Amino acid sequence: MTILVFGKNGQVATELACLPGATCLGRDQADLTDPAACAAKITELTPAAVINAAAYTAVDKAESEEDLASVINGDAPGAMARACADLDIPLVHISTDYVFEGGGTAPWHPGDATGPLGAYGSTKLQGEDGVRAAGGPHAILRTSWVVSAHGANFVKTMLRLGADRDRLTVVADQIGGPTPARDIAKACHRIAQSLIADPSRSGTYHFSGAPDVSWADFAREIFAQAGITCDVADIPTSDYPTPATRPLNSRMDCSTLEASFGIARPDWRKGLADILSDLDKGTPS
Ligand SMILES: NC(=O)C1=CN([C@@H]2O[C@H](COP(=O)(O)OP(=O)(O)OC[C@H]3O[C@@H](n4cnc5c(N)ncnc54)[C@H](OP(=O)(O)O)[C@@H]3O)[C@@H](O)[C@H]2O)C=CC1
Ligand SMILES: Cc1cn([C@H]2C[C@H](O)[C@@H](COP(=O)(O)OP(=O)(O)O[C@H]3O[C@@H](C)C(=O)[C@@H](O)[C@H]3O)O2)c(=O)[nH]c1=O
Repeated sequence: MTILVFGKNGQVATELACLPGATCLGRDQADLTDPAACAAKITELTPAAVINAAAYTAVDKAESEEDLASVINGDAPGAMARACADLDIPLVHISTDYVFEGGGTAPWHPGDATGPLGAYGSTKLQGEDGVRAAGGPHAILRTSWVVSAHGANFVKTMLRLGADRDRLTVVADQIGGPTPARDIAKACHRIAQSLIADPSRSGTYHFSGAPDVSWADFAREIFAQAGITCDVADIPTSDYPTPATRPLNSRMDCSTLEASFGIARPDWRKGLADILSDLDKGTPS
């Protein structure tokens, strides 16, 4: 049984490649700037399910490249979803906490009103809408703060900066759940198999690591586990200006995912230990 994956070298795609039945397409085989070509790949290969792990993820750069981000994050998932619907096969599409405006302190439920603060979140929401509109079997899996031994992420940034400095300032008023890419890949794989058997569980779900934490406390745990001596000073978001505004509250209510698919929130501290171990062993960056 083939599960076709869009994405090959990204954090989640690299982990999906290790799972049974996965065939991963890099951008040389399927470029999301050409949504019709991505749809044609699905029609040509007729897999049992599709997982879309490819996206434009440069949050700040998206502010000045919104048209490009909109094609990759918005148009391409819609085209994939229509091709999947025509074949009546499930599409698992990964989305983000950045579709929410981030007010309050309550965890976001999948049914809550969205309100992205920037171009990345807006284009990801556009992709969600396209997937739902296609009307086929699907799961939209919103996750947050993805980390792995591969690619670019907050863990790798902290390890690089912490090796050179004895003090870092890190925002302490943005709260969310760091999520290991390996756990996301396993969740997507399981959801795809479940939807092949029972498409009635289609819908939008949340999946993030536990416990919720601030970026500053996350940085402290990274340094503690890595044995790096680097002091982390709490700062408010206003002291770390960036082109894109990020949500303050990225807490996600993941209960419907557990109820529908039996997938619980993973403990990101264990995932972090695995990532540091992989990096120690020389896993490629
Ligand atoms: N990173 C994060 O913190 C979060 C990510 N997400 C979502 O999770 C999913 C996976 O993210 P993650 O693994 O971190 O992504 P990465 O940034 O690690 O990788 C992005 C992937 O998208 C592919 N890609 C980008 N542009 C194109 C294109 N034009 N055509 C084909 N492929 C393209 C890349 O291919 P290539 O290898 O060739 O560059 C790569 O495989 C995405 O949907 C993202 O929005 C959700 C929440 C948080
Ligand atoms: C490097 C650094 C960052 N920060 C802050 C900036 C920001 O608020 C926070 C995280 O920074 P990053 O740029 O790594 O994170 P960012 O790229 O915003 O991460 C997001 O990526 C997209 C793709 C998602 O979908 C989100 O879930 C989320 O993971 O840390 C500091 O406060 N001090 C620092 O030294």
